[in-house]
Amino acid sequence: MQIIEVPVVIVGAGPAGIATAGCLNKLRISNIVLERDDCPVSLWRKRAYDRLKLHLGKDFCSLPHYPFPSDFPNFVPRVDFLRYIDSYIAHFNIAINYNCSVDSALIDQSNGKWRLLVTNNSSGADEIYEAEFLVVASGENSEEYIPNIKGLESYQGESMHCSKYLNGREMYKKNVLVVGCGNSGMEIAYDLSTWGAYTSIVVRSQVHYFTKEMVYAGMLMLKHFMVDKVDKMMVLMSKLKYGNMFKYGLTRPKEGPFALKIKGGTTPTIDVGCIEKIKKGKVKVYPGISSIKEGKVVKFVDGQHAHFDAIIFATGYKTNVLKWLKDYKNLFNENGMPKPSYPNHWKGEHGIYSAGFSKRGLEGISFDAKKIANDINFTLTSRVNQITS
Ligand SMILES: Cc1cc2nc3c(=O)[nH]c(=O)nc-3n(C[C@H](O)[C@H](O)[C@H](O)COP(=O)(O)OP(=O)(O)OC[C@H]3O[C@@H](n4cnc5c(N)ncnc54)[C@H](O)[C@@H]3O)c2cc1C
Ligand SMILES: NC(=O)C1=CN([C@@H]2O[C@H](COP(=O)(O)OP(=O)(O)OC[C@H]3O[C@@H](n4cnc5c(N)ncnc54)[C@H](OP(=O)(O)O)[C@@H]3O)[C@@H](O)[C@H]2O)C=CC1
Ligand SMILES: O=C(O)C(=O)Cc1c[nH]c2ccccc12
Repeated sequence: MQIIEVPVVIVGAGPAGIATAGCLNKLRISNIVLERDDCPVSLWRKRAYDRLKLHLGKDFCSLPHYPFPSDFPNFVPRVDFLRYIDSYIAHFNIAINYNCSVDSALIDQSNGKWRLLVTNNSSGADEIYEAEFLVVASGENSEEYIPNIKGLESYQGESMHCSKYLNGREMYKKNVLVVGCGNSGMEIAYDLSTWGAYTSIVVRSQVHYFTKEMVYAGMLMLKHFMVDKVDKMMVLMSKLKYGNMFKYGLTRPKEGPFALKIKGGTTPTIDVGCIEKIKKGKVKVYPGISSIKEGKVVKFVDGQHAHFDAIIFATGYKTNVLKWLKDYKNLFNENGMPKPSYPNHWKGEHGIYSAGFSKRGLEGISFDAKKIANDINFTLTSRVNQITS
């Protein structure tokens, strides 16, 4: 089989892979992006709900060396973000091989290079790529996570992960349970309710909630003030706007929102109207699920039970790194996340890098892409300098 040799292979054409390719192209370093899907940014194009907008202001979400157009709104809608990515790809002349699933990547002991076995999903053919540098950009959100709930296998209603949810058109007057109160769960519960579904949401842990304007203000304040000061302001703003939500089933964590984000990557929930719906009784809050019984009945840990026509699991994602990256141990841990903590998470040994694994959204992705391209450039130029001197 013919081996395709490239200096840099990037796995994944999401924002992280594309940003890294853009930075490398700017430095004239040849690279190829391999993408299992048939389009770029498939998470945003195919696995996100209709009403999705960027939650952070656009100054925190643009990719390197290419700001958003000035006429874009501050909170960019999904379709405009896709337009922006398409023009980023054209501007930096980024080469992407679509329908290419990377099945395995390991170090070829004979020459020390990364060897990738790839299935071309359109032709069915196998391909081999070899590269000195490997950029893992397959995403923190590459595998849907649905918890193991007792009785779920015998549930007789409709159940899906939120990445399959587009809108609530089909849910009018149906009893729908959303599991999870992260950004996906809270927004989907709001959306369902606006489409006329009888909506409930499972909130099993403490949660911070803010408007997107509050988070934007917080991000700006972080440029000048310490995290604990900003966190105090954030919680104060949230209390002033929403009050105490204990009686509705929501309690705030003791630790501040940005401290939690920095420590573990837990993202505070950005409220797009769900809290108001909860207060008005339009969205009912339940605690954790204990089991699913008798066709469509869900039992909760406090003993309540109710009947649901559909369950939407907004229970998060996992990475798929360990499924295909065989020589992972010099950069990734057993959960498929980088071993070194931020800001050292982006580089391993033997020319391996991670882009988009710092739980810092698009801002973190820009940081990684620039670091990786500069580091590869440094390695290559130092070698040329050694040869010429
Ligand atoms: C619904 C949603 C909304 C978000 N909104 C924001 C926001 O407003 N602001 C913000 O800063 N962040 C946001 N994020 C977080 C983050 O910025 C996005 O998830 C972003 O898309 C991550 O980019 P990525 O390139 O790292 O991963 P992805 O976008 O997941 O891209 C990874 C790519 O790799 C491909 N791939 C995976 N495995 C393989 C393989 N083995 N072979 C070939 N290809 C492979 C996938 O098909 C995918 O296209 C959001 C996340 C979600 C889920
Ligand atoms: N517009 C935007 O910018 C948006 C951004 N996003 C981002 O995408 C990423 C993924 O978000 P999201 O899809 O919300 O996933 P998250 O991982 O952020 O949230 C998962 C939620 O599911 C809950 N959960 C998990 N397992 C169970 C269970 N067995 N029973 C009950 N609840 C459970 C978690 O609760 P617990 O804490 O108890 O584990 C948590 O509330 C995040 O970074 C998010 O910020 C998502 C949507 C929109
Ligand atoms: O949407 C996400 O998960 C993000 O990581 C974006 C993000 C980065 N920093 C933040 C701080 C507060 C809320 C969202 C984010």
